[in-house]
Amino acid sequence: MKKGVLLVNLGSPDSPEPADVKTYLGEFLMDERVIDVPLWARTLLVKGIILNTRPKASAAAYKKIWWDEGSPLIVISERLQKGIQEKTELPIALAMRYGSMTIKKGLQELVDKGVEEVFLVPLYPQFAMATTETIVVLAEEIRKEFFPHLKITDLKAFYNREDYITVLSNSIERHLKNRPYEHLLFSYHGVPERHIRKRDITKSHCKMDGSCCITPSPAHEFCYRHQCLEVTRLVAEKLNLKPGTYSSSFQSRLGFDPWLTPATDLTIERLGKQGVKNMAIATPAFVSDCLETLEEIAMEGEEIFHEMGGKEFTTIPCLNDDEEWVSLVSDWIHDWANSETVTA
Ligand SMILES: C=CC1=C(C)c2cc3[nH]c(cc4nc(cc5[nH]c(cc1n2)c(C)c5CCC(=O)O)C(CCC(=O)O)=C4C)c(C)c3C=C
Ligand SMILES: [Fe+2]
Ligand SMILES: [Fe+2]
Repeated sequence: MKKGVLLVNLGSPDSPEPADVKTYLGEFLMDERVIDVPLWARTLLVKGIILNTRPKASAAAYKKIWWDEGSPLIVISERLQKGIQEKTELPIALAMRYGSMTIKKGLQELVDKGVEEVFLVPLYPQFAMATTETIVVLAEEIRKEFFPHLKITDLKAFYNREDYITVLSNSIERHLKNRPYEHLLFSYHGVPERHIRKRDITKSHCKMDGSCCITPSPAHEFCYRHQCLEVTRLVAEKLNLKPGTYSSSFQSRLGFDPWLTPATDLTIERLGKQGVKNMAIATPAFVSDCLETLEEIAMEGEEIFHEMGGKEFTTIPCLNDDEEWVSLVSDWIHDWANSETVTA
């Protein structure tokens, strides 16, 4: 059977204009795995409130980070795709969960090349309803409806794989070389606390008090919070970071429900107030730089830090098209292709 790969990232609006941002946010926020309330409440919240207020401000933010070639997240994902394609004969397609580069188009592209077995690669290190799950579920719905003959295997969250932690640690270390810092903050995209409890397969593990995520549990296979904290722990171990010189936080809170804490903006503020002069920040929930890293962290975060008296604020780029990262994803693809051949 001919094999191929579909890389899937989050997506971006077609342009940073309010109308395109509105269309994109409409699709994104109407996803029941992103805003997980009943349809009537989601419609009221998204179409009645958010889409009437947010697109203008979001468009202004997108304009600040937009590149001549397009959305950074898309351009960077395309570079990753190209880098991987140079290392393999298998067709590598790229799709986005939201926006015009749909998963259906990506699967069609592979099918047009004769592919019958697809390795689906959600470009997220950690599992969440709003990341891996929504991609895998939609891909399966599309497969059933349009490509019933296709076989799809998905790459699981890779947050604790030794090879991934090595590549991430090397990248962080490289960017911090000759840049002394007092505190390294690992900032992850936040989710509402409710999302974590909903995916607690034991129904009793998740306490949300900070203790559960360090107690081994089968619940951690689907615990976004555990998986984020584990990335910090493993990188800190690899880089020999001293306790007290690093911490984790969660960014991009939306709405009034309780989200994961501590919040990144408040953490940056606290560090500045405590007299930290040089800080660095890594964002390992994202594999590609995007609005949330280039604007919210590198611009807004830096501004908060300076207002609090901080001086050097180093934003560490995401893995993007880092050579070691491209090689690592290519290796995972080869492992999949070869193991399937062996068991077939
Ligand atoms: C890294 C994983 C992500 C999770 C988990 C996630 C959850 C989540 N996001 C929102 C709302 C918004 N997110 C927005 C942008 C955005 N989110 C992610 C990733 C995750 N989101 C990325 C990579 C981006 C950037 C996209 C880009 O084009 O660069 C936005 C739009 C921007 C804005 O208006 O601020 C919103 C809104 C919710 C509600 C949520 C809940 C689980
Ligand atoms: Fe988001
Ligand atoms: Fe937990």
